[in-house]
Amino acid sequence: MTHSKEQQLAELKRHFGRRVMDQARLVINAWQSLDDVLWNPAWHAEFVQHCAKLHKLAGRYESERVQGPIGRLVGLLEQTEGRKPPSSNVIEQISDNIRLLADGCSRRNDDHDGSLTIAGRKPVYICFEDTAQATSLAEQLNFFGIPAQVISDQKDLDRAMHHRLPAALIVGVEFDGDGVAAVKTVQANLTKPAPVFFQSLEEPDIHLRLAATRANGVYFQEGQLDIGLLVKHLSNIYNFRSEKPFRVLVVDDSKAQAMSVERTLNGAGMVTQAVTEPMTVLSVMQTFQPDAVLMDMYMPGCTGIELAQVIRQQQRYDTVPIVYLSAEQDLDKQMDAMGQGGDDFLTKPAAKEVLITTVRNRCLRNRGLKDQMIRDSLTGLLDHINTLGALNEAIQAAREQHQPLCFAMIDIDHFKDVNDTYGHAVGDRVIRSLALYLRQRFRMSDSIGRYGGEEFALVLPDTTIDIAEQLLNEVCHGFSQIQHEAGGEMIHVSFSAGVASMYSDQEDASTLSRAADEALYVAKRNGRARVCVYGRDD
Ligand SMILES: Nc1nc2c(ncn2[C@@H]2O[C@H](COP(=O)(O)OP(=O)(O)OP(=O)(O)O)[C@@H](O)[C@H]2O)c(=O)[nH]1
Repeated sequence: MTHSKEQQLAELKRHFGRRVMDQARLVINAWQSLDDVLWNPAWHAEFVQHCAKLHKLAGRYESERVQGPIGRLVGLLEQTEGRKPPSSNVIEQISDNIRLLADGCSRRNDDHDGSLTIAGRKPVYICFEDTAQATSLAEQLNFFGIPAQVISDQKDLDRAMHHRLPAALIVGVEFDGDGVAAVKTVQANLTKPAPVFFQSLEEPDIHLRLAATRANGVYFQEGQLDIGLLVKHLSNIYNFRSEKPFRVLVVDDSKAQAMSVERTLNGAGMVTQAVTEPMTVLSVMQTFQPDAVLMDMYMPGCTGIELAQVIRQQQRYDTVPIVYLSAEQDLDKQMDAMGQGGDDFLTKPAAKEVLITTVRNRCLRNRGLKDQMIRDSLTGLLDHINTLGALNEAIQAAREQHQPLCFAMIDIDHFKDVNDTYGHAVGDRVIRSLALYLRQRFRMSDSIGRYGGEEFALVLPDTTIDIAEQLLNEVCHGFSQIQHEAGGEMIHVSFSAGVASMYSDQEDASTLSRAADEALYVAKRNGRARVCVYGRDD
């Protein structure tokens, strides 16, 4: 009797947990949509409503992981109105709390079934003639935190599309007689068709490829599906708006002009800072760290071109784009400005959409360039030096905020055998899969690095050693379940991990990484495919 009551309670908890997650997804999606819809009364009313509902649900059923950020969001929204966007400070705080919310929701569900529910993720629909193959693929995708639903036939697909639009479709060309035709039919009514990944066991001819392209096929896989590659493409689709809002410096001696530009950019969720006194631009750049600079051409004391050149003299601002925003109509002068440190030229008054799109594209490119400089090219993870940099920063923050911190090292088991038996290309794919897997399973606030060849490192802020061990055990188990395609064969690969926590203020990056390394050595010695904790396991 007691047992069934407990079961009922657990079921109830799961049910409400899911409701909270669904509502959190709506909140996150609404915030992300600001990019396109721009701050307006209808959007604002909807966003406020979604937040209020989540606040109520979280208060009733959920943990502080959701309650904290949603409580703060509701408080922040009280300071806002639909007619005009809030200040940069408020935008930054809203976006910080949205990130915390996504973190809180992506960490774990209570089902312990190996799957990970991530708020804000639309499902992927899998349409294969062979449902066993589809089910297996869905399980694999779940391991990567990608919700997948198996579709049985055209009718089922119609129903599913009607119920909820997917992030993508994965379709075998044999599905329900003709997979390409089935998809084309359902896509026909959509204003924004879903991207489709087609698969065919036989080599598709040009007619089939063309038909697939017309059905919004973005990828065509011949033969066995390569899960690693598929997840890589899917994670691009899932990639949320860059984690932090773009930061734009507006240099204009006219306060009114600067304010008007700021308001437009704030409306698209960007954080801005105005400089009306050109001589202060360098010191403001240092504290504000912009992703892009919007520069007026003519100001008292110096011209925008001169200022752009001064900025360009400093190597650390090499990648920061400078966009001129000026009433200058003379094409020669515009070209001249572009040739001297500028990246783009917009004439005042610039249409809102043009201004936002230009600035956003420039910011995106800048972040992309910066990313390339600190990331490993095979996996897109932080490289060795920048992982240590992230660890140092996290140690500092943990000390200041009196929070726990863990550092883990992961090493793929018997990796030499994988290379020797199946070749380096397969080895590389396994490395990429693990990188993707780690990215999907850990929070945005965790830093993940490729420490060396087949060695990875994790910096886990605000995480106790018990939680870190539990997470790593789950990830260790989950990864060993993934099937990797290796020359027509499906293989399983495991990893070992060592984890250490910061236990005193004396600790630095080198002692912590040495401790994690020692624990990793113990894990290898004790039989591999396991997680060991420094100072406890030996
Ligand atoms: N394919 C591929 N292989 C790599 C890369 N970096 C390192 N390796 C290989 O990884 C293998 C690591 O082998 P070992 O250090 O002997 O360890 P292991 O075989 O994984 O065995 P244990 O760690 O003891 O379980 C070496 O053969 C390296 O050449 C890479 O980027 N791509």
